[in-house]
Amino acid sequence: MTELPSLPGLRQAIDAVDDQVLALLNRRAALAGEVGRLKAAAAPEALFHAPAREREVLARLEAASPGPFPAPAVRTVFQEIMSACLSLEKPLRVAFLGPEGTFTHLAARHQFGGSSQSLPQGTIQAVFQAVERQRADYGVVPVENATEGAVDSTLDAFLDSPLAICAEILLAVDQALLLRPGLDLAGVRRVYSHPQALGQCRRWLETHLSGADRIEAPSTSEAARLAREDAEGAAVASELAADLFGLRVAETKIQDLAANATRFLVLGPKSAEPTGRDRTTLLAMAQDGPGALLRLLEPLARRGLNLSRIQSRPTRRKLWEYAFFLDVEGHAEEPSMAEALVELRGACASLKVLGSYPRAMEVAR
Ligand SMILES: O=C(O)C(=O)C[C@]1(C(=O)O)C=C[C@@H](O)C=C1
Repeated sequence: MTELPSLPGLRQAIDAVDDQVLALLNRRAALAGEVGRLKAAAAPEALFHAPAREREVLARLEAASPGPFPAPAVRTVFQEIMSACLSLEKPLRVAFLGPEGTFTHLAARHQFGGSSQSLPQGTIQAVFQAVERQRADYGVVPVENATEGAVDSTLDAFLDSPLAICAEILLAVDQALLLRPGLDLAGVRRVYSHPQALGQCRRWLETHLSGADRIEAPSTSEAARLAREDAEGAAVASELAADLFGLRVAETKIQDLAANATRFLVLGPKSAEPTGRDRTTLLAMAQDGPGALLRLLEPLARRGLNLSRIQSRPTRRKLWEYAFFLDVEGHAEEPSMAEALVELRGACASLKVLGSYPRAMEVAR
């Protein structure tokens, strides 16, 4: 009969592996430092963050991992490793719609990892301004939610902004019910949250907290802070907000739509490099007159370019003048898209490429 290995023996073996992992991490960090010096020497305004390269690294490692290390953890661990390596090249300052603990904060953390510097902003407009005035290297803003639809203030901010979209993030939005330690559901008299989050959890709140008042807050994180100060208060917010504000997660995934998700955009000085699986967002002012919208869509359709979304907003410059936001699959540098853009420029009053960026292939958790 083979003897079972002993616990101290196994722990010793783990220590030895950890030493090797640490030595390799330091070798990797030194290489990333060299990449950073190379980039800085090539261009003083170099883009240190390389989302296309990060995607390539993650895809290769996920496919190559033989297990038993869990596949989703390969992604999480290497995202953090790249975030830490990047912080050696240049500490990244990331503005997002705050305060800390919001779903936009979670999206920013997913994209940039824990080694970036967080710059929470009070409004979407302030996120744009922080990047435009170079107080932040990147900004993260929500653009559409599966339950609530478009985020108009993000679309409006693009009308006057020189910034480019350099990445998108699809994030599962799981709402949780947060309580002060010691309080239980029966003791809750007030539920705080952002109106959108209260709307997303309407059925659950009706069933489990029909007697409690709903109180609107400017954000889910602010709701968590208010609940912390109210002896009979609860909040609908993220689980991260529970950690940040010292609350207990009483129930998870209380949203009516199980697959609730939000799409976020990353704003930066320029578009991302082509990866072969990209999306391009265009802002077009249609010419006034019959068939204007058709002339906007036809150059795309004729080349088989897939239009995944179209949204219109009033320009606020002229009465009844509209701006169209078009999401098209492909990169602006690809020949068929480049040709379509030339044609579109002739067909509309003005056309701006807001950015080409890697398509989010899955919903992040
Ligand atoms: O390859 C690069 O361009 C790097 O800067 C290195 C590295 C990495 O750690 O692998 C770090 C940050 C970038 O966003 C992408 C990759």
